[in-house]
Amino acid sequence: MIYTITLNPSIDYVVQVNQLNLGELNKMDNEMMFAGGKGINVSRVLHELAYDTTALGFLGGFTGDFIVEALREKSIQTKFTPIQGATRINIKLKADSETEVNGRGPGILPAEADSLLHQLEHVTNHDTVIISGSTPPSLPNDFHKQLADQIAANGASFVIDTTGEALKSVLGYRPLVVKPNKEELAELFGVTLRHQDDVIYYGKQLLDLGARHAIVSMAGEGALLFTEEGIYHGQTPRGQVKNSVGAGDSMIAGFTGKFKETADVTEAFRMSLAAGSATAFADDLAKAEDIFQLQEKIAITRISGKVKEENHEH
Ligand SMILES: Nc1ncnc2c1ncn2[C@@H]1O[C@H](COP(=O)(O)OP(=O)(O)OP(=O)(O)O)[C@@H](O)[C@H]1O
Ligand SMILES: O=P(O)(O)OC[C@@]1(O)O[C@H](CO)[C@@H](O)[C@@H]1O
Repeated sequence: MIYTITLNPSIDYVVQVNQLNLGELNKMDNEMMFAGGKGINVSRVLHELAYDTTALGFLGGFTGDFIVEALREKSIQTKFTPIQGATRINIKLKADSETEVNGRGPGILPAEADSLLHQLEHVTNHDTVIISGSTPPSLPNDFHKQLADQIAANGASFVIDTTGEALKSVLGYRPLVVKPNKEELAELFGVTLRHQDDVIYYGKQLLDLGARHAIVSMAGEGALLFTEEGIYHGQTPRGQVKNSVGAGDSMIAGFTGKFKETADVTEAFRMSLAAGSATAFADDLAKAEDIFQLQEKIAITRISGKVKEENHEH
């Protein structure tokens, strides 16, 4: 089973305004609501690709009910931890450009946090747990470490897609894959990444800090995959970008699902890029048939040899 944990789910309220006039009354040209939050998106794409998945995380209020119902309609398994607070609503404003306004998230009571940790006592060494997205502000700073501890104690593998200290704090638990985008990588190390060589240097550091694989996504410029055996560049296919929300989550789903199925890291990378681009080219998250079609078009080039040995030379 591939579990996803979304500590801070959301309703994604997508609002399209063809001509946005700030400071004036605007009328929506289109509006949509999706069950969102990074881990939930990962579960949606895993399910689309027919991988077994269960979505975990904190959920409460009428917004939480909306999410449960939306996932039930898609037959996606869920075991959310109920909370007293209300799940947030994130605004995705589509005008000439895309603007996102994300909520901070509800308060989580200590008993609610414990309840999620207890749920993880049931995962086994056959399972993979994907922890994705931001953390509601009321959770303790070391909550990711507590999760990783529990997952490691049960022998399950895990994937982490978050930022900053929360990400750094669990790299030593040897996550199967981490996937910062270029900006998140720069922020993680407090540097500016000007050239591909800079991205390669800091991407390698993720492995030195403990990650088993790292993907650095670079939007339309594709992505770099770091493994102990080498570094690879994956080219994204050309297409019309309609929606970047969830493209990164689709990459995580594509990689984790395919890797669990085949243990072939370059094929997992190919599926990851296909899923990311298929979402970028769609209004909502990617459809399986589009992912499979794009898979054929992803070119992967090996650009460097053994990462660990090279790093020792620095
Ligand atoms: N212009 C594009 N053309 C083709 N594919 C794209 C484009 N932009 C994004 N993608 C696809 O989406 C993936 C993720 O994009 P990006 O690097 O922006 O990640 P991210 O910032 O994590 O995404 P998100 O917007 O979901 O937070 C890329 O690796 C690629 O597969
Ligand atoms: O605030 P976070 O948890 O970092 O991001 C939340 C979010 O922007 O990420 C998803 C897309 O990746 C959306 O469904 C959701 O609104």
